[in-house]
Amino acid sequence: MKKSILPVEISNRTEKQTFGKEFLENLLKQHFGHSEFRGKQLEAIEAVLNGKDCFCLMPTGGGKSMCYQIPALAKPGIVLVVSPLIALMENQVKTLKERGICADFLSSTQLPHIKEKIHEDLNRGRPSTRLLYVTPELVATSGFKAKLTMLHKRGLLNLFAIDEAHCISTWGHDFRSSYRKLSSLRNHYSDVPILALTATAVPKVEKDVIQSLCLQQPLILRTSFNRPNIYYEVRYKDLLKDVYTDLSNLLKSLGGVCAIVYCLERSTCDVLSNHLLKAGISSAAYHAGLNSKLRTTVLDDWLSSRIQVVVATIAFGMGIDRKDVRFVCHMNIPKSMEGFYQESGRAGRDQLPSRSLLYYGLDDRKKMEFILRNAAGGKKSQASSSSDDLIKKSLADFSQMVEYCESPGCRRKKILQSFGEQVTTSFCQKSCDACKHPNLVSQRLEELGRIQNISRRGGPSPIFMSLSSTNLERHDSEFWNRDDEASLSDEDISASDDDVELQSGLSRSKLSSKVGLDEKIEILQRAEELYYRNGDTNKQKSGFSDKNAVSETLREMSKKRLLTSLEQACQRYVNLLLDPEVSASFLEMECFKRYGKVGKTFYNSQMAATIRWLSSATQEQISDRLIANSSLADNQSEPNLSRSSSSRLVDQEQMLPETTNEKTESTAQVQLSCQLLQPVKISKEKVELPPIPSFAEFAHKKRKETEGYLSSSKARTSGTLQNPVKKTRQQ
Ligand SMILES: Nc1ncnc2c1ncn2[C@@H]1O[C@H](COP(=O)(O)OP(=O)(O)OP(=O)(O)O)[C@@H](O)[C@H]1O
Ligand SMILES: [Mg+2]
Repeated sequence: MKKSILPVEISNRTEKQTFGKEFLENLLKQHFGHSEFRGKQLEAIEAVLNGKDCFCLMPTGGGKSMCYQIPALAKPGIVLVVSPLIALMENQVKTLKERGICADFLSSTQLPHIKEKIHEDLNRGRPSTRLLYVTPELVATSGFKAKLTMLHKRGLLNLFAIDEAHCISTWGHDFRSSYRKLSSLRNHYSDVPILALTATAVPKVEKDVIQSLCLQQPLILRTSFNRPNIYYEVRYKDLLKDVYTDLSNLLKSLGGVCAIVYCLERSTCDVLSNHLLKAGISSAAYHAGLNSKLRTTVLDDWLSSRIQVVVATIAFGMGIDRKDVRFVCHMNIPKSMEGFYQESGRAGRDQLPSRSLLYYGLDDRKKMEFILRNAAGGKKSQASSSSDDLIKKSLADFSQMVEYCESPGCRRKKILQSFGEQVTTSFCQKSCDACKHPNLVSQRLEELGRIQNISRRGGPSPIFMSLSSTNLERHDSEFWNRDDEASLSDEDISASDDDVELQSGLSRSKLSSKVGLDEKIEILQRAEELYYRNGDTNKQKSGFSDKNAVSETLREMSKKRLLTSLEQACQRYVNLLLDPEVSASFLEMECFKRYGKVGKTFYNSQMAATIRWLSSATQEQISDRLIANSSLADNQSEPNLSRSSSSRLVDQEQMLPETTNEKTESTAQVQLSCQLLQPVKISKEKVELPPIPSFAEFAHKKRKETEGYLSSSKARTSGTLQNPVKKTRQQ
């Protein structure tokens, strides 16, 4: 191990001489090769060198580490750096050692003889260690406390640097209960300055951090959160034909740049990474489901450019210092702006132009809302915070992300506003899609709004949505909120990640985990029936019967809802031969004939069931029902391919200039569908329609699909299955 070129010794320089700007700049140049300090670095360094507590809020990649690394070189003693992740500590220690600075970290992942060596060094009269990285859990143990007290008595504690300090706050997005135990540092070592560093502290969190660490009249330094070198963009999954293809095309068009793709679920990481590999993009998955050896290999390969793209859950990346990440993509909407800012902020730490892209999907939004409702309820909290408050807080945080995706206007402005910074739109200088292509973004949002209204009114039952989220996510979602205890080994911090939390959250959901899935479905089915029955009864009670008639407007709206579902089915099955408009009219008429006279409650219920069926039916089922069996209107002999779906593809291409491959593919598919589209044969015979599935049948089917999907994605991950190939209809 290279030793520091500045061994620990008591300097006889006066403070003024020692900590002058020139002296500090020399250290920066000599050890790190940078010519000048950035932003508020110098102020923070000077404050702590003068024994002052400091709260330092700097953007991601702003250079916070330097604020404690320079003091470690400028002043005798040891800087204790508290850090939440072993991967982060390893990374920093490695870089420092490469620069000849004596730094180390203590963790249970280290071999006993290495730990022993570090302790031996600390026991020496003049330890060579300048920076010692530890986890908050270790700081809370009595053994380590005794060590600290010994160092303090010998006058060797230079500074406590609390990195990622927002982890101390329950209001922060990365709350770690073990961080709260750091509050005893100020009392025990009153003359050692504390430096709290974070990139993501809204005013509430800032106050909480300062109070929790008991900082004494700290110098508060805030730098703008703006990351001018990052271009922000949102793409809408519901308007895209194939998100994975869109992403791989974009990555190809960016030309082999270093990238991170964040996914909510581990299985998605595996599947997407395989997809990228098949598309010729070097990538690997990284998540807590992999063993630590594999994770380290992936990290090393990515850090040393052997892998271009890491497809990861949020277990990847906090504080990882790879400067030239050019592209950060979110496959799912993050749960808060703080999380999004931090993750997207891993792009362009070298200040060069970089890109953030978020794929937003309406289903993802529903899923996340469901998760937050359930997970927040179980989060350990301060005594004063009820779980209701936490749920409200989580949902309010999430709504900022939804706003970021769903409302027009500058994305950068929305990010900065969420951190309390007010800027004008021109500030962005067209470095987000909303400023660069305002019309196209508005158009996309309008389309999304239409889909959303439709799904709100007639999409899958919200009760069902909750249930399906349960099934899909209980096994492999990852969140950052952990409730680690000091009793955990420090290894647990990076090794255990957090799949337990969601499960426990779910077990606290209204439907107890003891209730089996079938029973849950039954309960939900009864709830849905009751809902419709009560709705009807209530309306009748309140003299609603007149208004219960199915109006022409309602029928038109229903046709539109059906049309959208049919268009989506056509997008799903490119060879599905039907005319969406004719089919929508047919389905609506069929529903009206049955339920029109009974009233709109039953009509709506039936309509919802039909839309549900359309969202899950196979190509054959839809064909059988709408083409083979149906007797569509006589005058519809010239069925046309849905104009709106084809124009949607064109619009999407304008938004996505990079995806030229996608464009060619889409056009080819449209042409193919046109060729295959045959006039629908009209039959006047009475039609026997296949039954519309009940809620339970539908839910069972979905469950089977989910199970099938999970097992097939497992198989795909292990390389035993090819991507499913869409069936081609024989002419
Ligand atoms: N004064 C400086 N001049 C040039 N580069 C600098 C300067 N200070 C720091 N850097 C570089 O900026 C990069 C980011 O620094 P650092 O990791 O400390 O950021 P951070 O603020 O801790 O970010 P994060 O919030 O993501 O942890 C590093 O590569 C570092 O070497
Ligand atoms: Mg950092």
